[in-house]
Amino acid sequence: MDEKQFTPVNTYEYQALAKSKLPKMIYDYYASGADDQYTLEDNMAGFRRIRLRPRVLVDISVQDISTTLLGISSSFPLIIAPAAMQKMAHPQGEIAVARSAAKNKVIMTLSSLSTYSLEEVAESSPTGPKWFQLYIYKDRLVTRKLVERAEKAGYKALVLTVDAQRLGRREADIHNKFTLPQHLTFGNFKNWTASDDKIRTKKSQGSGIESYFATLMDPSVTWKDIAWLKTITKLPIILKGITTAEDAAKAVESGVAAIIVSNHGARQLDGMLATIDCVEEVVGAVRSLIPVFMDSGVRRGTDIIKALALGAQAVCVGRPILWGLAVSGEDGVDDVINLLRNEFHLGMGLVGCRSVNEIHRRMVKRQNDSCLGVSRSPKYDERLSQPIARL
Ligand SMILES: Cc1cc2nc3c(=O)[nH]c(=O)nc-3n(C[C@H](O)[C@H](O)[C@H](O)COP(=O)(O)O)c2cc1C
Ligand SMILES: CCCCC(=O)C(=O)O
Repeated sequence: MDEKQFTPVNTYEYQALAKSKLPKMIYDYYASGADDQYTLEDNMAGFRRIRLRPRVLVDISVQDISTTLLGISSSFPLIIAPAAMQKMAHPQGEIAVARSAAKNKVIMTLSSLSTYSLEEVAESSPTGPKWFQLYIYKDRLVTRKLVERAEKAGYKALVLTVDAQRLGRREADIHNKFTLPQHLTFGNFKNWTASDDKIRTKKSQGSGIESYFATLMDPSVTWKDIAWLKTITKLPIILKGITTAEDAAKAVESGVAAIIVSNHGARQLDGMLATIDCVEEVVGAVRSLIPVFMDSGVRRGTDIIKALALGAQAVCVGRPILWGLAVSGEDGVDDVINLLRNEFHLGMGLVGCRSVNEIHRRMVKRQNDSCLGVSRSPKYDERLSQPIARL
């Protein structure tokens, strides 16, 4: 089939098309998980183990799929997850994503390691609500300055990533000797100690992001640093990367505004549970005191329904946005968001829900692995192992 005439109709097809367009080093960086990638596979398989229990004969002629997330209205319960270095996918990078988010009325989370600066992204789409993702640098001044700049530029919350004290080992990046391409820079760190030369290590040294992380990020960060962060900002703090009841309880105690249940798209600790399998435990420990969001493995509108049924208020989506961006910039991001929105809308109707509040626990049932026989559906295998042939 002629690639030019192929229009993807779901996020898996966007991934296949993006793979055919991107240089291998970049596609592999975006797509990879850590180690054997068991958790990468399981993030999606986890959703398939959960099945829907629809109610029928409900009048769904009028549906409202919008919601409010930490006081921000959103066209549906989806948030764009932070993802580093988006100009590698498309020259408009984070700006294309921010414009699309604003147009589609969803929150965008900007990574600290963006290729446009946080100010450029804010100015590109002033009407779109944005959150800013943070890592804690060994040099606290770097983090403090980022926080001040994010506040000044109008970001509405800080998303502190807590599952990356060290960077996970992504073997493809080591093989590819991943580095930020020479024509790109980290937008937020011009003339700073945290500059991009740290990622451009000697070619012989393996993954450039691994050495960037090891050199600059602080592996000694603890709950005390949450208290410190609270002293330097008035913005709500969201912890990204909580997956257990124990840490969820501590997060609530520490006074953060929300939690994102996440395993970082399986890029950090391989062998962890799929995040969808952690949602109920975290929601139980949080006891409705703060909102719980989740990410990792969301690829379908029905995945969003499952996450909400288990108690999440919204999902964040990482890679599918990058695939849309790689395929056709802002239009591709628009299309990915629209596909997920339309799938969610249809799915909500078919389970018999007129509004997001009507999604509840009894709409899902867990099926154990042995009932399914295989952990991945044949359709999924076909899509991802031979994506190009399929086009
Ligand atoms: C290419 C890529 C870059 C990422 N960069 C960041 C980052 O800079 N900060 C962060 O907190 N999470 C980062 N993440 C993790 C995402 O925010 C999110 O947790 C993950 O992508 C969700 O899984 P999904 O891709 O299956 O939707 C990155 C993920 C990917 C795929
Ligand atoms: C140094 C970039 C790290 C970004 C990140 O969090 C990821 O690749 O998962």
